[in-house]
Amino acid sequence: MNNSVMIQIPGTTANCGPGFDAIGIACTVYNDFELTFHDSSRLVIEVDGEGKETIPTDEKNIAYQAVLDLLRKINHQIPGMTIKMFNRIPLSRGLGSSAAAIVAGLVAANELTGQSLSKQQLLDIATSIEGHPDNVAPAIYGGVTINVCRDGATECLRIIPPKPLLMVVAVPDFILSTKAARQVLPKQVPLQDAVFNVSRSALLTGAFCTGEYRHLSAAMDDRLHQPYRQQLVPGMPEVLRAAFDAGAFGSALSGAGPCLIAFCDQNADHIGQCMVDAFQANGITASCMVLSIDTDGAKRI
Ligand SMILES: Nc1ncnc2c1ncn2[C@@H]1O[C@H](COP(=O)(O)OP(=O)(O)OP(=O)(O)O)[C@@H](O)[C@H]1O
Ligand SMILES: N[C@@H](CCO)C(=O)O
Repeated sequence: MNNSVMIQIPGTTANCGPGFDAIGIACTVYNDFELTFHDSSRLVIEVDGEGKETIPTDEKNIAYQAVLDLLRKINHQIPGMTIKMFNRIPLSRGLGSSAAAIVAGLVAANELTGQSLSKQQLLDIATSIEGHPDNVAPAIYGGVTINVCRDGATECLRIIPPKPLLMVVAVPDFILSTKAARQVLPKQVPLQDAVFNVSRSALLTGAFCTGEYRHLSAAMDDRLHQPYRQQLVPGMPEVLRAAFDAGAFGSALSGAGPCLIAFCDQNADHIGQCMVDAFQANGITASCMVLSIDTDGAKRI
């Protein structure tokens, strides 16, 4: 049994507008995660990069918790361990940092214990920890994933779009926890809003499958979560509009926010600058990342 493993895990953008808790995409921004089992009973966690000042380095760390969950699942003894992480995925911004941490812990522990669990089993465990599948599924499989929870398991269809797609992410300089962004959502929605999202989600999936990205303008519209979350992200309508005016196919809140994401196939830097400027005009400092679709998901490096 090897006692050390290094995993690379992608960030993810969930929802893409209408696909609330169902659609997610793996993005080309990565965390590195090293797990070492050793004979002593000590736990050592070292964090570098994003979250260096805030991520817990004790038993409360969610990546460590995921390692424990996997070891218990396969009835493996709990050894002492050292976790070293280098994070590039911004924290609490809507790019799946918590999903990346959970998937990193599960995949690393599975690798170190003989890969006894399949990706499907890892997905089911990750979904139960995260509470929804739309970030953990693309973090595991890569690509665009359509995810359905059914009878305690997560069914995942992975799509690799036939034409290149760029994702321009405007990253504002404030954090918003997923928990807080879910608390503003209503428990019930009008039937016409549900119908609105069903049609857009179907169109979105079709656009990804065919590469007919001109449909993304309509397909990224949403009535289930964005109208309620808009109050939490100053300038959100203006930034989304700025992306569209600069030539993006469509734009949306990334995950639970506060990042805003635009899809395009050219002029990404210009679109990003227009989004950053629109945030600035609303009193928010932001930076921009231009990403594409990661097709591998979490993997050993
Ligand atoms: N590498 C990490 N190791 C341990 N914990 C982490 C790590 N990255 C993030 N976390 C935990 O996850 C929390 C952020 O999760 P949250 O769901 O609020 O946001 P997110 O996953 O970045 O965004 P979203 O779910 O909208 O994509 C952090 O406050 C931290 O506690
Ligand atoms: N679907 C989730 C993604 C963020 O984790 C949400 O919007 O709350």
